[in-house]
Amino acid sequence: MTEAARAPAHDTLIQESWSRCRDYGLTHQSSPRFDPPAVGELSALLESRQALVQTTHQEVLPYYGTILANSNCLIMLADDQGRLLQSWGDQRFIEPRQAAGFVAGASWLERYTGTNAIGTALSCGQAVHIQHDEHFLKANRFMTGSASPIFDEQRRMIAVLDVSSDSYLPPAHTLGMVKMMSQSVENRLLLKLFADQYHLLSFNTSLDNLDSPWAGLVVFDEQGHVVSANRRADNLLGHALTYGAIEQLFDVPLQQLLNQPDGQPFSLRTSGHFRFHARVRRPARPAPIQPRDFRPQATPSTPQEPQLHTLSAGDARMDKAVRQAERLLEKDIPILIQGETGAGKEVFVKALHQASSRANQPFIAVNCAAIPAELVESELFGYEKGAFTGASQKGHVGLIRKAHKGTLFLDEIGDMPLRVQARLLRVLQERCVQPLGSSELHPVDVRLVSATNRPLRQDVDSGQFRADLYYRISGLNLELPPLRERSDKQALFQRLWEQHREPHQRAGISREVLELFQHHPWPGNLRQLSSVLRVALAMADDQAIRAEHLPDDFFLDLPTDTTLQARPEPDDLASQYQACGGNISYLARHLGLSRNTLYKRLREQGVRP
Ligand SMILES: Nc1ncnc2c1ncn2[C@@H]1O[C@H](COP(=O)(O)OP(=O)(O)OP(=O)(O)O)[C@@H](O)[C@H]1O
Repeated sequence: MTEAARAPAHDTLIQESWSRCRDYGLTHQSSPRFDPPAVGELSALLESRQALVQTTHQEVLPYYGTILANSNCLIMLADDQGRLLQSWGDQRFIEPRQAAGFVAGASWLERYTGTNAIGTALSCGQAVHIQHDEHFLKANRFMTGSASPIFDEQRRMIAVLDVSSDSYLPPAHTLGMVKMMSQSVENRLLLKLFADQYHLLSFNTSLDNLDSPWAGLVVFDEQGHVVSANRRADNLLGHALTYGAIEQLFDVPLQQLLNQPDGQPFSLRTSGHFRFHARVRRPARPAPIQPRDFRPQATPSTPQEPQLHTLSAGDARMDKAVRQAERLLEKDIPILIQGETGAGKEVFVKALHQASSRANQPFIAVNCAAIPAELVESELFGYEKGAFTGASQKGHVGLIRKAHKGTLFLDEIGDMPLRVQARLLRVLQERCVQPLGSSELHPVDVRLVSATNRPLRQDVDSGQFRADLYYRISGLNLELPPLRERSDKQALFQRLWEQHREPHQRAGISREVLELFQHHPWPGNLRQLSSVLRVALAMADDQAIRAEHLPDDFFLDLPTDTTLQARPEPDDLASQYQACGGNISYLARHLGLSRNTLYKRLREQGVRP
């Protein structure tokens, strides 16, 4: 790519990185903080990344030795947290006062060291070249560097490879080289993981470059399932690879691929009719029939966030709330969401953020009730270093500025102290934040959404909440209905069951439980439903959820005779006991007996041992 073609995207990338640095509270004068880990932590870190370091050192760098030997540069390998694992090459340019950044364990995250090749490649997930003056911190402007992330077999970013120097490095050339090196590391890691047990198809545009790091690599099993592939394969095929059958990618029967002589080049067409040269390597020990799933996955810890339009399953009040929020998606009108605890206010706001053009910008949720009253102000507005006794030496950028360009969600806003309410009002009016102890005003652009489960109008009347702030934050007032009043309850029971079940749990919810759910007052709303279903699914395993799988406290809130309404004919103790899922406390309350008397009767009738 020419420099001219690269320039606009590159400029945007630098501007965005600088803006993140400001959000982190850095200034051009800040000193980099490399935060080296303690000795024990460092050896654990190096031990855990040994395979990566060795592969880079022994199998990749030797190919680039001659190119690098003449260029006074240093090659650095950092992990996914920007921590330096190892460096090779020319250390001469590093002056003693910069040495802390070049020892193993030093962190190059943007948050601590500003815009730099390693940290910025990590933040934006792509290869970058950072020239001297593009570093955010003046202290780092002695160097220039290119870095490229390294992804594992599931396309998770695991490391960054960097080439840096204090002298001029030609951007396009250095960037190209570091990309090639990181692709080489990825390829070697793929081969190590799969070559023994899986078939490897390498393909490229000509016979001569079949061995190059720029060859596409697709790993597949005996049944023709694609189990992994390098990023280059996507580029060559012109689309993100699907992890289905290899026959869908290439216009060739599986049997023909399996019968190709090992390592012999042949020509191949994609299903989109591009022609490539290819080679298949057979495994020494084919994998067992059920391969592990190496496909790229969403991080398991990321819960599935519902989308805005799916939040209502047909309830009229909820439909209206979703419709109104959708209309205001891109408008600069603050929204106040009211609703009982657990009714889904935060889930609603996250969905709103995701549906808006700010989805890739920060979503900052602040629970105003959870921050101690005396800290709300400093947490929200930030402070200069040394602004008050106990303030951190670094200062603090504050949550409002962190939300710059994104969404600021002020949860439990009814619990905000009056003094802080006055300052928040000023920020909303002036759109500027003044940190504690600072005379500087920082402009902010935030989408404000607030929520409360307090009767905020009444709090205004009683003087606990400022009327002027109330009108500022409630441009649109949305009320989320409590679960017990929603007409789409049954659909929600099914939906949440579907969200929480494991793939093998297909038996559903029994009729008796659906009826109990229907009559339950659900004081904890969707949060409670979600928790009850998680317990019940764990208890029921692969059976349908029955009353006996429900947690005890579910029955405490149930209107006294609901359990028996759910089952029309139970007149003897055994069926009543079964109908309430064996819940002794509930049944004793219902029959007006003590728990001991009930135990005795159940024993006498042979219902329980
Ligand atoms: N639409 C939904 N689909 C699935 N689960 C939901 C949904 N809405 C809420 N939940 C579940 O309920 C929990 C609580 O939701 P949320 O935090 O949005 O409630 P809230 O109204 O903000 O509560 P609080 O007022 O106590 O902060 C979520 O963590 C999730 O488990």
